[in-house]
Amino acid sequence: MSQIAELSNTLSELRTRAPLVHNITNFVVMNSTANALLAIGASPAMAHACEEVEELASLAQALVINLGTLSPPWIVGMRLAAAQARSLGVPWVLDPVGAGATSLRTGTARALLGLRPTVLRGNASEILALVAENEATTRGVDSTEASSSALETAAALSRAHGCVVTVSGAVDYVTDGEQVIEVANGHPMMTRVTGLGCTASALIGAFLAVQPDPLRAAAQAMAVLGIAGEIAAERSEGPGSLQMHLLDVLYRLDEPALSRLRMTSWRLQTPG
Ligand SMILES: Nc1ncnc2c1ncn2[C@@H]1O[C@H](COP(=O)(O)OP(=O)(O)OP(=O)(O)O)[C@@H](O)[C@H]1O
Ligand SMILES: Cc1ncsc1CCO
Ligand SMILES: [Mg+2]
Repeated sequence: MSQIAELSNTLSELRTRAPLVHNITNFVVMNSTANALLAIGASPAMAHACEEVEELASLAQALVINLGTLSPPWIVGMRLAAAQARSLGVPWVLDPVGAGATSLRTGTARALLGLRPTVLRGNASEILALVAENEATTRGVDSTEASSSALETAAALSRAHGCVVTVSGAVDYVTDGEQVIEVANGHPMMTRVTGLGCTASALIGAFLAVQPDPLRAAAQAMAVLGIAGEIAAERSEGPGSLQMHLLDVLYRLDEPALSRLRMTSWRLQTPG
């Protein structure tokens, strides 16, 4: 089956099953992420109270944990939810927002990585910070590095933690430590809207709920966001209308739109 047909099938499955995606995410993107999940056909729930996250994680078909506006009480809930998801076999995504900018973020991201996310997704600076000795690699929440510079680190993290790792940027790389899927869709204007990386992570959650292969699920989610961002940017005068058009395009995404897919895959030379 062609990559476009596979993507189209996963998308139909998502729209039919409308999976519940539990998000512990940040105040900046709670609204835009919930709307993106609804537009693509999933059912979002945003909840972070320690008293309910385990219950919700067990009802959900996927969990997304995002460190965007981190504070200590939330970390307790994140750990409970991640452990519950892991023990019930619910796929979960870690978005280490701002790892490398502060020690709270880097330390929390590393600790959550130990709870074995199904997919880790960050920009290059964040992914590099998860293994860097020198922690000051991230400028706030935006990357200072091209995604390709973090590919080797992503593959090493993937092998060390048994998770799929996605590095986003102008080109997105998705790896399980052996294979790499590269997605070249997207538009530079997307960096001028806050939280489209967070949206990417949430969409990965939705795709994991219906696509059992996490490498494919993550790559397909990145492709959908990149394609939708591209089409939306072409219709927009700037970031304000991009945000609005993105939701409309995600909602209407069809086969002609999916034919913009720019996905290639290859095998890494693994050490040893
Ligand atoms: N220079 C670019 N050209 C084309 N597309 C891009 C570019 N930069 C980012 N994108 C698109 O935006 C998506 C979000 O990735 P990005 O790396 O900007 O996330 P992020 O830094 O985590 O963002 P945030 O923290 O604001 O959520 C990418 O998957 C890609 O589709
Ligand atoms: C701008 C910003 N600050 C904390 S989270 C967030 C959203 C993008 O990651
Ligand atoms: Mg981010």
